[in-house]
Amino acid sequence: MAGRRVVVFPSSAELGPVLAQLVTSRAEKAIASHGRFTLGLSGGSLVSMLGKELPALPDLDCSKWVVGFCDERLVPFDDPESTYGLYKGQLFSKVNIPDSGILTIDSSLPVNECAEDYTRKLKEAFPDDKFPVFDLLLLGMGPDGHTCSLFPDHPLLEETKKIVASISDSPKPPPQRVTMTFPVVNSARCVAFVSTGGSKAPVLKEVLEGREGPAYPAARVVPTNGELFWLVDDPAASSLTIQVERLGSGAKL
Ligand SMILES: O=C1O[C@H](COP(=O)(O)O)[C@@H](O)[C@H](O)[C@H]1O
Repeated sequence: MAGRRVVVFPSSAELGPVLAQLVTSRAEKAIASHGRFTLGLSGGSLVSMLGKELPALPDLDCSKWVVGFCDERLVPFDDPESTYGLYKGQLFSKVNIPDSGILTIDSSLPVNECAEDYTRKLKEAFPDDKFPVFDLLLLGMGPDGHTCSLFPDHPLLEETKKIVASISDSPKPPPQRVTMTFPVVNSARCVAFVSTGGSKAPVLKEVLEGREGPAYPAARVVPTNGELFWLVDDPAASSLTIQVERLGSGAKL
């Protein structure tokens, strides 16, 4: 597929530093062009990777960063399932993103109101955009092919109007979540999936090489005008037959 880069690393130890370089290079570019860097974070395994790699960078300046969440679980921030709570402990406490630049859900609200409240926060942060245009979205993919909290065969896959949607029947716990919709994901200037581990190999092959039947949610991420990266490790890539780029930890994207 034109414009898509599938990049394979020997392990997540080599992938992590290149992900950090991608974040800082897109941050520099965004700040030079429009004065701030808007970053959307996913949860799951990304949290510990970013929490390790970003604070380790010398002279990292996040004072012009605005950070949102691609999806979030509707649990209190001190619950171990809270994506914000995990990032707070592992990343936000170690770098200088202003508190006002971190767009969180209000986890005290019922799930529909929580989605409306988060929609309002995103609209305020992106007043000029019909759908927020993030400089970079970092996505994960579950072994079932979901991304954000967009799960296979769920009606939310067809959402075309909302910026943020609520979900009360997530097949992966916790059941109540809010999620960015595909129109937002596909409006981003750059989207990078990070997918590691052998449990992802069968679905990664179908997402990247096609399958019979409906496309997995992750395969529906095709930015309209933006870049698309798949950063994967060898175990996740073990079933691929397409051409991939093979890089090590010093690479630049
Ligand atoms: O539940 C979720 O899972 C996905 C995938 O997580 P991973 O640990 O398999 O990488 C994640 O991207 C999403 O934000 C999260 O809510």
